[in-house]
Amino acid sequence: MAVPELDAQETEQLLADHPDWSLGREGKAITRTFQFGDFSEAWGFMSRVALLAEAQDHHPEWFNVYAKVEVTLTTHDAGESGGLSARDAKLAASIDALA
Ligand SMILES: C[C@H](O)[C@H](O)[C@H]1CNC2=NC(N)=NC(=O)C2=N1
Repeated sequence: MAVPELDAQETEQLLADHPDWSLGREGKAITRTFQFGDFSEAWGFMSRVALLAEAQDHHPEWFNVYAKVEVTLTTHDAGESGGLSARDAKLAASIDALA
């Protein structure tokens, strides 16, 4: 199902609102790296994000090594082959509120 992609101005606003996130994949994704004290804290964070993701029906791509979690947000159902949408902005805001 097609989800509208953010336009350039909306993408700028997203980055302004969430300065810890950076644009990647040629503007089709945003990424933020979280560093925790240990694996248990990192996993606790991932568990909380997983619940948010389920509630929003929007799921992160992520990479965890011990206490580090890299989160990438993109919308598979946006544009021709994925891109940023309001769903990413909403999940980024929820994750920022947790962190
Ligand atoms: C059917 C279901 O609503 C869709 O597949 C949802 C699930 N989670 C999703 N997560 C992400 N990141 N992008 C999507 O397009 C997406 N689509």
